[in-house]
Amino acid sequence: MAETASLPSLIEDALAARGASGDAAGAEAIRAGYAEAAARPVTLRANTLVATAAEVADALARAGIPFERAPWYEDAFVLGDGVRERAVWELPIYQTGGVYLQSLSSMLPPLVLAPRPGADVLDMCAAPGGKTSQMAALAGGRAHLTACELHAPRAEKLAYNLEKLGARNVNIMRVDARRLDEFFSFDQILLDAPCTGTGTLRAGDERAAKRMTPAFLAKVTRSQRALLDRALTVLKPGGTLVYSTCSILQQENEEQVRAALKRHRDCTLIPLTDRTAADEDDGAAPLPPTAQAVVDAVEAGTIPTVPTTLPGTLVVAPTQRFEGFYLAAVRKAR
Ligand SMILES: C[S@@+](CC[C@H](N)C(=O)[O-])C[C@H]1O[C@@H](n2cnc3c(N)ncnc32)[C@H](O)[C@@H]1O
Repeated sequence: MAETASLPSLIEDALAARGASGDAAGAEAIRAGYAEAAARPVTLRANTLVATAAEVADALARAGIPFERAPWYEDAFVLGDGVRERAVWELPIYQTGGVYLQSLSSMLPPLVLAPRPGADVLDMCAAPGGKTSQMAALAGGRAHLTACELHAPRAEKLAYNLEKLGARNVNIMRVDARRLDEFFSFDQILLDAPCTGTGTLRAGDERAAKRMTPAFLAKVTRSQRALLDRALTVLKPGGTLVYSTCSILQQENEEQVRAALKRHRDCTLIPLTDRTAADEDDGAAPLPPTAQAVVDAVEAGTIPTVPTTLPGTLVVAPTQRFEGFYLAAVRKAR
């Protein structure tokens, strides 16, 4: 976005509120990030259900496509400036499902949830399936995955992608996850909620900017609340939930999680920042290695964040490489 381009008023209001609450630096960082987003590089994930990261690196090198690896996730690749998605579409390793085009930020929730082999795992809002397939890969294809999607055409795309990516044994349900039968229960849940998408805004995308209205925000926040309630209901005692959005608005993020924790007193945050303090706390178990790698990268500044009003949760700042994103992890008492 050119420095002079205006942001939707929802985002401007959020930046003004951030500045007024004493985080002028965060507001400026976010504004600068939107300006850089136009030059965001193509990023992809090696889909280890089909190909190893080494095979993907080899295929890119042989095609003369420059790339970098993300230090916090060996399967994440950042392609060189000016490389288009089209160059990836032409690679046999893409056509056979060894590669999935995915933003860096959207790789974070599955890493934080870290699905375990043998666990009952729910992806509540799953299409087009990037995170479902990543979770299948992280569990070595051995998690019992259920993937819900409300909209029929998107559920078809989800089924197509999971087949192509070799994520078999996923139970795809075309349902409104707000009404998921309470008969179900899960050890681990990803709620990658429908949202305004304010974190993903890019220069010149006037259609996306126009959608970001107060009425749309009101609609998605109602849905997020209901989805969170159902998720925390079908979460097994001792289970974990990761809530994520590709938005930077507090109404969709910190406020949703804070309110949900008030309604579900048996649930508490798993802190993703300030882990030293958390480790001293009796109840805090060590994070799984993929989640710890995310936390370490946040602390190192490799994953860019701005202050959150709900300590322990992460607001990923939009930058040239990253979309604006939000992540919170919750545990239900045993
Ligand atoms: C942010 S997108 C999910 C992206 C997906 N997790 C991925 O990584 O590919 C949210 C999805 O939730 C779906 N959705 C919205 N409301 C839903 C509901 N009540 N139940 C199930 N799915 C819903 C939308 O159609 C959309 O496909």
